This record gives sequence, C-alpha cells and structure tokens, in this order.
Amino acid sequence: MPEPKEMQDNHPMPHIALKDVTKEYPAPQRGHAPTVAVDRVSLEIEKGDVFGIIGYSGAGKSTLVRLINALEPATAGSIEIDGTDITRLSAARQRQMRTGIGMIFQRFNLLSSRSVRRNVEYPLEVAGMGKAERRRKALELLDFVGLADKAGAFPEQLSGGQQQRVGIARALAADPPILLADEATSALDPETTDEVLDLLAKVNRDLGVTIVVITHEMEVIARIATKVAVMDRGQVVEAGETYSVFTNPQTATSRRFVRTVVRNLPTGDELTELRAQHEGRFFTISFTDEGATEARVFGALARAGVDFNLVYGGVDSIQGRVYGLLTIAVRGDAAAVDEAVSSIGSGVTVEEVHA
Ligand SMILES: Nc1ncnc2c1ncn2[C@@H]1O[C@H](COP(=O)(O)OP(=O)(O)OP(=O)(O)O)[C@@H](O)[C@H]1O
Repeated sequence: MPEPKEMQDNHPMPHIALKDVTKEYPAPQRGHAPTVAVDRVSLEIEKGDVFGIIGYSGAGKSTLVRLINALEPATAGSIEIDGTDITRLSAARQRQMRTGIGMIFQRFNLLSSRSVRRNVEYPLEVAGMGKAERRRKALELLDFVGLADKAGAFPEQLSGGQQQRVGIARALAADPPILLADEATSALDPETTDEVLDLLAKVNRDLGVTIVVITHEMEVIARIATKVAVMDRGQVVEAGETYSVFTNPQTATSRRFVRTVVRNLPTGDELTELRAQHEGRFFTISFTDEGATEARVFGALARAGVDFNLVYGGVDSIQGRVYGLLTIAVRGDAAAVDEAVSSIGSGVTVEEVHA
C-alpha cells in the first residue's frame, strides 16, 4: 500500500490542490482560437482556510469554481480533494463528492414556492433523509444563521441579506467540509455584505469549514480571506497571505486591484489638486504592522530638519492588521530631501510620486 502523502514529505496534504489546471472552450466560430478560460492554474488550499480568488470580470473565476466541484471537466491538469483526483472519478462518484461541497450564489437561488425551512431541507430531501430528521437539521441551521424566527416565511418576504443567510444554511445542510461562495455578496449593499461576511467567518471558525470565496470585490477579501489568489486572463498571477499580497503586491495586476480598495492613496485628480496646493517633492510612505508607525515616520523627518507636510493618507485595516500609507510633500534642496527620506529607516517603503 502506498504511504499517505503526509508521511512522504512531512508536509500536510492540501485539502484542495489544483495542478496545472486548464479549461478551454471551443472557438465560437471555425477558424478562431479556443477560449482559454483557465490557463495552467496551480493552487493549494489548506483545511480551514478562507481562500479568496479575485480578478476582473472574465478572469476565469467562475469557471474555476465549476471545475472544483466537477460541474465541468477540465481540459488538462488535476484537481485533488483530500488526495483524490476528482477529474478521474466516474460521474456517480463525482456526484457523491459534490455533496461534500456547499455552494452559495450571487442570486441566492432559493425556491420561491418553498418556505425558508423547506429550502434548507431541499438538499437533504434529495439525498433521501427522513422528514423528521431533515426538519430538525434545517431548524438547527436556521438557528445557526440567526433566522430561527423565519422558518415559515417565504424567500420573497426576506431581505437580500436574509435570503443569502438561508442560502448559507442550505449549503451547510449536508455538513460539507468545503463551501464555495461565488460572488455571494455582489448583489448586496455594504452593510448587508458585512453581515453575510461575518456569518461566513463564523461558519469557518465554529464549524471548521474551508471556504473558497470568488469575488471581484477586493474589500471582501480584505475582510475575511486569510489567503488570496489574483487571477488575470485565466492565470493566477499572484497568490499568498492576504495581508502580504495587499501590502506588498508583486505584480502589476495585483497592484491595480489593491489600489481599488486601499483608501489612503490619492487618485490622479486628487494628486493634481494636491500638487497645486503643496510645494515640494511628493513621496508615498507605506508601512506594515511589522515596521514603523506614523510617529516614527514624522519623528525621523523632523529630526532631519526638512520642511514637510502630510498631504494625504492614514492607516487602513487589512485582516484586522495595520497598513499605513502616507503621502507627504517635502521641501528643501535635493540632497537634504533624499537624506531625510532615507533616514526614516527600515520597515517602510518610500516611493517618490513623480508628476
Ligand atoms: N460555457 C462557456 N463557453 C464558452 N466560453 C466561456 C464559457 N464560460 C466562460 N467562458 C469564457 O471564459 C472566460 C472566463 O469566464 P469566467 O466566467 O470564468 O470569468 P469570471 O472571472 O468568473 O468573470 P465574471 O465575474 O464576469 O463571471 C471568459 O472569456 C468567458 O467568456
């Protein structure tokens, strides 16, 4: 018998492992190239992760989800769940495997003619569970998502956030170890989004469910994902701990994304206005919770004896951790300014903002 993977290399087996996964769709017309929706993607998702997959529309995120739950076959590559390559399973085994993966959707996909409780019961009914047992399970889940008092209501009587909470209860009905959330908060307002994200964090924390969050909303990732992969044109262009990808993006695509969520960087127009108001050279100084503080940055500049102003910025919270971004205007002769800026020391990144 072959050794389990954990024994071979002392590295715990990833919960979900994608290796060189490609998905091509045939060309819409003869003579055209096929669409490569997912292009040689490799990813490892550990048990208990809240793993974000982010990318602009058309990047291949939804296709990736359909591959992970075997709704569509991959063109190439392997997708292992707990060491089993699901791309090689029979259709019957794939169906069985799919009961271990809960799904929630942007449009909630509730059945309008069924009560909330009977929506949650639905997957259990399909699986052949007895009436009393599935009723008990549905009520327990509705209690968990904070909707015990809505069991008899119908979906249209609920707010969007409440409907998504029913969707989450239904997705958890079969006690799946994995939950896939495809744009689950994209149809919700910011307040309701927070409510649903808090619930997903509780599902992860209290039930130990591994959650894969697909979204184009960077804020969602900043709030709940511990790890993130950034997709662009079918490829994963960067993957890592969310805090590190946000504070130190390594690719141009990730940098562009991060800028959509980080509030403390002036946009082009704001920068033009700031330059009209403030003399001197502009620098953006960024620091993480492992580096400097605002006080240290200002202290160093004051000690260097240059004249400076904070023109923009502040401190953001990413995954509950500090990320500072300060844009300053510094006046003085070139050498003095360079020396002052370099005296801020380690733990900060200083970038001159050129006009
Ligand atoms: N069934 C299909 N047949 C042909 N092309 C498809 C199919 N599904 C997706 N595509 C193409 O694959 C690419 C990736 O699409 P996908 O929906 O996975 O991206 P996405 O990142 O989820 O974007 P969105 O957020 O807009 O859904 C796109 O170019 C899309 O047109």
